[in-house]
Amino acid sequence: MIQLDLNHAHLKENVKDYQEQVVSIDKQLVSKTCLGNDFIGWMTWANDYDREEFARIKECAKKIRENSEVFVVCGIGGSYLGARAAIEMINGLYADKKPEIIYMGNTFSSSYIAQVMDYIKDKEVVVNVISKSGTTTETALAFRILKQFMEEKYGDEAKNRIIATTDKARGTLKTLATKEGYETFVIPDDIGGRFSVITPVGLLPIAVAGIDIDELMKGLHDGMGEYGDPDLDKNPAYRYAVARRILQNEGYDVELFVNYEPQMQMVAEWWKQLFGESEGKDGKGILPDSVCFSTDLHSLGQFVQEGKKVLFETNLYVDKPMIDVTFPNDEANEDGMNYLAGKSVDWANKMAAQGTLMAHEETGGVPNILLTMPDMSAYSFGNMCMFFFKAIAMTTLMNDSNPFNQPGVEVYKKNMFKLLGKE
Ligand SMILES: O=P(O)(O)OC[C@H]1O[C@](O)(CO)[C@@H](O)[C@@H]1O
Repeated sequence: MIQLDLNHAHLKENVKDYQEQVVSIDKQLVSKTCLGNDFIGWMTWANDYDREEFARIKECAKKIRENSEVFVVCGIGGSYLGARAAIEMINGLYADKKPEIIYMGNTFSSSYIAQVMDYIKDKEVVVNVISKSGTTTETALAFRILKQFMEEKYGDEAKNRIIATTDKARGTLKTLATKEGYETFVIPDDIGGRFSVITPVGLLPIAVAGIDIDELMKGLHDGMGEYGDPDLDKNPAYRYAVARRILQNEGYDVELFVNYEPQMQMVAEWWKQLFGESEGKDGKGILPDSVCFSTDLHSLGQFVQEGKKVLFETNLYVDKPMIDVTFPNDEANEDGMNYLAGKSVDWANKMAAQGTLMAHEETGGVPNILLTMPDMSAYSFGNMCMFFFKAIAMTTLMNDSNPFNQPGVEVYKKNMFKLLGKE
């Protein structure tokens, strides 16, 4: 369970004053009468998911682990961020695991695409193309290149090495997958892209990375209870939602998501899409940004400490590191570092976090929200998903906005299609 500490947030209003509004919005969520109510399948997904499909995901992942060196995840936004966040958080950045997971379909960069294609050309490859709409251009462009490569490399066998995760009935990708005979997994109608890491969208790549998806679903399931109570005293996700609302009332328009683990950086990217696409509409919302400390204390730290007071920080601390290291002694001590000899490096990381909190809160006057997760396990990932899902749904509905659509994303697409000459 994620622990929440608001003692460093210096809220000028009382969280409990929002209890009535929270109860009323929670009722709308539970009874599926809120804005965007056709996209709240994630609320009960941990109970409702298709057990047969789940077993097929595990089987498919096992096969892929046996017959590939590289697994290419071809998708963008919610169709890759969650999987990448989970894989990097749980396995670490330099996991010696096969197959290697590579991401495509998330850019128009020709340099990137060409480099990936060159890197995979002599390796055994399996491709998972993921798109809920089945029409996203970045993904479709990359997939055509991948498809031709796979057909040239494997001939008829290519179709057994391409897996499509898409809508059950609609979209170009669904039509193509059916025609080609690809194995297909379904993205449920009532779960939007940025909530879809808990569906086959995330689960297949995560399972291919050797991660226990039963554990992930267990964390998600437990989160339904732990973040399910409308009583603010009993629900840290809703308290976090209200604290964000209060801070925005005070004029803080930027939320800086802080973590101290480089393997959590993609969690921050995933969180940015989840919060930004959900809340940033109707001329409202908090701009979600992120930093990885202490690394970024040496870049953005200066701004946080002394720059314009536009932001608050939300720290996601990890209680137990994946691996700890004991700092070595050195007789000569020429670098003067012996004061740390025999100490845990994770302890040093936590001291850096404590010192930073004091600096930013006390001297810098920056409100800080503290979240702590127990570890970087699959269970904790699933649990964290439910925490942030519930929080952003609540906080956006408190703004009278629909948390589950993203109409603003279409504007660039229209312009781009015109420029590209699409009919
Ligand atoms: O899965 P799709 O339909 O390809 O969409 C990918 C991403 O693009 C968006 O629709 C924005 O264009 C996101 O909401 C979504 O996660």
